[in-house]
Amino acid sequence: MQLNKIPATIVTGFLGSGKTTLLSNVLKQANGKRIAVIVNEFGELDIDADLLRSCPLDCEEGEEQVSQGDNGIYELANGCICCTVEEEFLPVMQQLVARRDEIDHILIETSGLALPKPLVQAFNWPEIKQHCTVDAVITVIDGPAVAAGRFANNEDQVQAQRLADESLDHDPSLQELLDDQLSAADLVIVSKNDLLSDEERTRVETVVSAKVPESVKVTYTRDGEVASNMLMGIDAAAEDRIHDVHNHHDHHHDHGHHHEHAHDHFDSFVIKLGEVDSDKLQAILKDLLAEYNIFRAKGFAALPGKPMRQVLQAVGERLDTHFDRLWTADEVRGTNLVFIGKGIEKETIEKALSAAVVA
Ligand SMILES: Nc1nc2c(ncn2[C@@H]2O[C@H](COP(=O)(O)OP(=O)(O)OP(=O)(O)O)[C@@H](O)[C@H]2O)c(=O)[nH]1
Repeated sequence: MQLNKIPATIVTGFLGSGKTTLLSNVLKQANGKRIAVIVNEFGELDIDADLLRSCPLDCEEGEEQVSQGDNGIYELANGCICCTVEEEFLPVMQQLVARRDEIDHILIETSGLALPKPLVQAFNWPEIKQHCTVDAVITVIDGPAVAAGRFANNEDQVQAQRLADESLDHDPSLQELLDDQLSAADLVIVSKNDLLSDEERTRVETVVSAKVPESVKVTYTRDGEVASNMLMGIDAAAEDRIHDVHNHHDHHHDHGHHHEHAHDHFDSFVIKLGEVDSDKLQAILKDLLAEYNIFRAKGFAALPGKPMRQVLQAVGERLDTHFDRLWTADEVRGTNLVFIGKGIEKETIEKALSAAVVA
């Protein structure tokens, strides 16, 4: 029976850790493998699905897999996947199962605040179990963020964090989230290897090895570059062991009352602006990232006279920008940014950013 099951890879990891980057690389290497993608985002904009669809500038001619995935990309936009398993995830899985002959593999990107366990458990529901298996849970962790102690669980790291980033207080809910995402891992990917010094890499190794069994492979990547056969075909059947995985958040589920999730503690909103001055916008954004507890900001900017749209990606205090594609004729040129953080207010952020709008 196992032979005919569709393998599904669950990619989990905190906000901005590099899940979308990883997926986009896997899709580029699809090589005829028919991959259906399920994307779940925290925040009201479907930025990830959009990025996965658009072919990057350096994309070679004939590299059609990503755009082919167009019809293969399913967005679960109505809340965090671990809470909406039944309403959102199950119906999509049923659609995929019905198209089973057209699908070789399913990739699931969970929201950065999602717990993987409830999702893996869903694969034990008879309707899903019959047709699908969890090939592996892949946990992506942000190398520099972990090295800086952002998910600290001991004094040393709290100290390291203070040195590295004064604006972020030690946050136990982030540590629990990292623990829970790592405890379900069949493979750990440490992203942003290019930004890690040897010393930081050692620090990350210490944190990870304390949280995952030795049998779990840990690999370091840059820009999501990893051979897709390392990610797919692991055949872990994670759903068979998920009951033994213990999580910080289990308590709340098992007792049936008050479901407390990481995302209950976060603020998220979307800012919509017209065309903006790129330099001004970036300068203001950097100030905001330094001043407020913003974990993640991302979206697209429309710049006057520029036929291409600009992608803005902020993780912690780091801001990356690039142009990804032309604005299409049927799109309204505008700037849309989603913010996720703690104790942040839409009005404040909006007011600050509006100074970058070009009249
Ligand atoms: N320098 C560097 N940047 C990276 C690497 N991987 C990802 N990034 C950048 O980190 C930012 C976040 O990457 P994403 O792939 O969007 O992260 P994500 O996990 O999908 O984020 P969420 O959607 O918030 O959950 C982007 O600006 C990426 O370009 C890496 O290996 N090195």
